[in-house]
Formats: sequence, C-alpha cells, structure tokens
Amino acid sequence: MTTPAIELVDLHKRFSVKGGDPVQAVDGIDLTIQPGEIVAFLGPNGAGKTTTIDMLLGLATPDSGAVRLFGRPPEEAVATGRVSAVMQSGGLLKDLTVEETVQLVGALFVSTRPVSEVLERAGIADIAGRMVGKCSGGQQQRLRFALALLPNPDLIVLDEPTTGMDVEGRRDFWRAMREDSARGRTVLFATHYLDEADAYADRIVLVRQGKIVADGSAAEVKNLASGRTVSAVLPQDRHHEIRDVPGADTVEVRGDRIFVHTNSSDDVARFLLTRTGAHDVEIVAHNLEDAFLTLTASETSAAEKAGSPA
Ligand SMILES: Nc1ncnc2c1ncn2[C@@H]1O[C@H](COP(=O)(O)OP(=O)(O)OP(=O)(O)O)[C@@H](O)[C@H]1O
Repeated sequence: MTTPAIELVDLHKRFSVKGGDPVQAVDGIDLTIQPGEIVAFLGPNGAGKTTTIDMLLGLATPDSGAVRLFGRPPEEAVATGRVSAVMQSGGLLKDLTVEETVQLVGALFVSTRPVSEVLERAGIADIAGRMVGKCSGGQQQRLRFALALLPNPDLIVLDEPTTGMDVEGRRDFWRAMREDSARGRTVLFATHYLDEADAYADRIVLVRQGKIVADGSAAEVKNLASGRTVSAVLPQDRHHEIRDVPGADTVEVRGDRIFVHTNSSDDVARFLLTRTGAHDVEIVAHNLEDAFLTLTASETSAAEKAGSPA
C-alpha cells in the first residue's frame, strides 16, 4: 500500500480568547490525501483552513489528533525539503532583488533546483533584478511560489496562493502549477475561489466551523452543491426510517425537521411521503453559490436557508 502524502487524524485545535468564549478552530478533521492528488481546501472565513494547514506543516501543535506527511512527523518532512508551502503572508526582505531572495533561501537547502528554472516556472524570470519592495502583491506571491518550488518538494501546500493576482496571473500560476505537478507532486491549496477549485483540483474538501462538510471530486461536490434540499417534518421516534433514503447525499436532522441534500429530489420526496411518516415536504433549489453558502453556513443560518422557500 502506498504511504499517503497527508494523513490528518481527528485533529482538534481550540484557541482561548481574552474575555470571550474559546474558539474551536478545528473540530475533528480526518483527511487522507494520496501522492499525486491535487486537493482544494475550501470554506468561508474562519472555517479553520489556515489553522489546519499550520498544524499540517508543524507550525502549530494540535490539542489532539495526529499529523503525518509521507508517514513522518511534519517537522521532519519540512526539514528534509519533501514538503514546502506558500503561505498567505510570509516575510520577504524588501531590499533584496527577486533573484537574490531565491538564491538566499536556496542556500538553506542541501540541494535545490537551479534558481533560473524556478524563476521561469513561477513566471518571474523577467523581473529577476527587481527589488522585492517594488514588486506588486501578485509578483510577491509568485516569488513565494518560486521559493516553495526550490527544494523540488513532493508535497506543496498553498494557502490562498493567488490572492492579489489578476485574472491572467491566476491562470498562469495554475498552468505552471499543473505542468510542474505532472510528475506526481501532491498539492493542497486553500482558496476562496470556487472557480479555481473547480478548474484545478482533482478533489475538493469543504470545511465549515472546523469540520469537513463535503469531500469529493469537483463534479461530485458540484452535484452536491447544485442539487436540492428536500425537507420534511418527521417525528424523532421515526428517524430510523430515513437511514436509507435513496439518492441522498447528506441527511441532517434539526429539531423535528429533516433536511436531505440530493440530486434526485423527486425520488427523495416520493420516498419520504410513501415510505415514512414524513409530512410537510418542501423542496428548495439552489444555484452553485447558494449551495456553497448553505453547505458552509453556520448551523442556524444553514437551517434557515434550507428551510426557507425558494
Ligand atoms: N491565534 C488565534 N487566537 C484566537 N483565535 C484564532 C487564532 N487563530 C485563528 N483563530 C480563530 O480560529 C478560527 C479559524 O481561523 P482560520 O484562520 O483557521 O480560518 P480560515 O478558514 O483560514 O479563514 P480565512 O478564510 O479567513 O483565512 C477563526 O474563528 C479565527 O478567528
């Protein structure tokens, strides 16, 4: 059996907040990513993406749970250059040129790819002599990407890598990423851009309030997202009747109402009305964005959305 590139087992992380309730940033994340997979990590602000990535890279310690990268502790995988990362903001020295920055960081590793190759890959060969302080946000982001490519890692972790890039920059970035990953590199990237995840990821993992709420291919998650929610009133003592609803992607229970996310709403509605004691059936259609919001919204607002008329 191949050793997974990433194994996150029941990860938890809570932050205490001065004068307030603690925040459960990560609340039981289990995730296994195989070598060569390109995985998008999606979720609204505060969903726990960065906290998860920090723990994955050994930059933060989980309260409980385990992280293994290629079967090793993260610190070891990072130190040996098997894993590298492009974070949202990372210290760059403004008074060095782009090329000097890459050379300087390269000197920290035992062996690296040639500086010129890395600059080319990241699309910044033409600004190699420019001072970092004079580079735009998008160019600095490309420089971070170049630095991450230096050790030729087996796993690259990107936290919102294209923030600050224009549309063309984003497309170039992903083209380079794709070409560079063709040799089996594993990529995990956090993003707010649904279209980026759709276009470039083999697999999408959606998080909400520190938990994974959807995990599948872009097509599967899109189907899930573009499906409908069938809701109905079902007394608690009859909830066992919905264990095997045909065509259900997810089933949630909130109070005396059940919510079934599905792509075959007619079948689900028919099943509920004829095979269970459910009544007051409602079917709500979503567009992609609505559904993303529904899947990632807080418990209460998700219930409101799912239960509200179209
Ligand atoms: N050091 C900290 N102290 C207190 N709370 C924190 C800390 N770091 C993160 N949090 C909280 O933990 C939750 C998860 O934050 P995190 O940055 O992981 O989310 P995210 O999904 O990366 O969000 P974004 O998309 O906005 O970057 C948030 O509610 C955040 O306010």
